[in-house]
Amino acid sequence: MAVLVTGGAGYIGSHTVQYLQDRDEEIIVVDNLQSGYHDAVKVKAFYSIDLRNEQELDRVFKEHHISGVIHFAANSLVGESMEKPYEYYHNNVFGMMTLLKVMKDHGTNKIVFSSTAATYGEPKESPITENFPLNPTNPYGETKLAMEKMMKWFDRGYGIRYVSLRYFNAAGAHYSGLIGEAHEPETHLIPLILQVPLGKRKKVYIFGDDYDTKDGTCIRDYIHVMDLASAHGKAMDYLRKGNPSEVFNLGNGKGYSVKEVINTARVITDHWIPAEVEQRRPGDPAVLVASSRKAKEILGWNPRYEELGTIIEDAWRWHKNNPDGY
Ligand SMILES: NC(=O)c1ccc[n+]([C@@H]2O[C@H](COP(=O)([O-])OP(=O)(O)OC[C@H]3O[C@@H](n4cnc5c(N)ncnc54)[C@H](O)[C@@H]3O)[C@@H](O)[C@H]2O)c1
Ligand SMILES: O=c1ccn([C@@H]2O[C@H](COP(=O)(O)OP(=O)(O)O[C@H]3O[C@H](CO)[C@H](O)[C@H](O)[C@H]3O)[C@@H](O)[C@H]2O)c(=O)[nH]1
Repeated sequence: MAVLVTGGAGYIGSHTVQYLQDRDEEIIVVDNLQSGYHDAVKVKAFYSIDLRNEQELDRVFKEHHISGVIHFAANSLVGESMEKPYEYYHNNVFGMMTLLKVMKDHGTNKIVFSSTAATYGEPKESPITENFPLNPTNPYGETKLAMEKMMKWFDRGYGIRYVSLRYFNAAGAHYSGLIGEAHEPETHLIPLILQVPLGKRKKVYIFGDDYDTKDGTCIRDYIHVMDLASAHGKAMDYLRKGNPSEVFNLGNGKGYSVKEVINTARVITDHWIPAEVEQRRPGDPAVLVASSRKAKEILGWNPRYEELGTIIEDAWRWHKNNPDGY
C-alpha cells in the first residue's frame, strides 16, 4: 500500500518524502520537475510526468496500489500569480480535477492537500483560526480555495476524504543539510536574504515599510519545513483511522516582521546584510499569523523547531553546503 506524493521533488515535498521514508512508508513520486529536482528524493518509483496528463497519471495508479495521496504539485508564488492567473488556474485547479478524477476511478479515497494562508486574504484579526472568512487577495490563494472546495464536493459525491493543511510560510531545511530550498528564480524571503552572505547578491529588498505593523514591514509566521513534514504524516494517519475530512492551519503562532527576519539572519550568518526599502509587492497582506491549536489537538501534531533562529540556522547549513542548490 503506497502513498503517492505529487510534487515530491519540490521543497516541502522532498522533506515530507524523507520524513515518510524514515518511518518506512512506500512512496511513489509524480513530479514534472518544473520547479523540483530529481536529486532531492531517493525513491525507486519516480515519474517525471505532468499531473494534468490523465492517461499518464492513470498508468501510475495502474502500476501501484495507491492507498492515499499527498498533493503538493502546484504553482505557488503570490507575486507571479498576479501576473499569470491563467497558468495558476490551469495548473492548480485543472491539476486537482485530473488527480481527483483518477483517484475516483481507482478507488483511492484519502488525500492530504497543501493549502495556504493565502486563502484567508487580509484577515482583520490575529492569530488566524480555521473559521476565519476566506477572501483571497491574489489568484494563487483563489486557486487553492477552489481546490479545497473541489475536494469538499468529491468527498460528498465519491467519498474521497481529505485533510487540507493551510500552511503559513515554509522555511528551514532538513537538519542533515542534504536537502533544502532551491527555487530558481528564488522569491522567498529567507533564501534571498541568505544569498547575500553567500556572495550571490549584494543586498535584499524590503517590500514596503508603510504597513500597519510595529516596524512597518509585513509580518509572517515562519514554520520549519520538517514540522510541516511531520504534520503530513499525522494527517495521513488521521485519514487512515477513518476520520472525516478536515481543514487545519499549520504555523508556529509567532509573527516576525521582514526586518526581524533580516536581523536574525545577520546574527546567524555573522554577516552584515544590506537591506533597501522598495515599494510594496502587489497581493501581499500585512500580517499573517496562524493559530495551529486545532492541528495540535485533533492531529496530535507536535512542532519541534519553532524558534526563528533554528529555522534560519538549518536553512543556512543547507545553503552553505550547497550554494548552487542541487
Ligand atoms: N513554500 C511555502 O511557503 C508554501 C506555503 C503554503 C503552501 N505551499 C504549498 O505547498 C506546496 C509545495 O510548495 P513548495 O514551496 O515545496 O513548492 P515547489 O515549487 O518547490 O514544489 C512544487 C513541486 O510540484 C511540481 N509540480 C508543479 N506542477 C506540477 C504538475 N502539473 N505536475 C507534476 N508536478 C508538478 C514541481 O516541479 C515541484 O517539484 C505547493 O502546493 C504550495 O502552494 C507552500
Ligand atoms: O525579497 C523579498 C521577498 C519577500 N519579502 C517579504 O517577505 C514576506 C514573505 O514573502 P515570501 O515571498 O517569502 O512568502 P509569501 O508570504 O509571499 O508566500 C509564502 O507563504 C504563503 C502563505 O503565507 C504562500 O502559501 C506561498 O506559497 C508562499 O510562497 C512578504 O511580506 C514579502 O513581501 C520582502 O520584503 N523581500
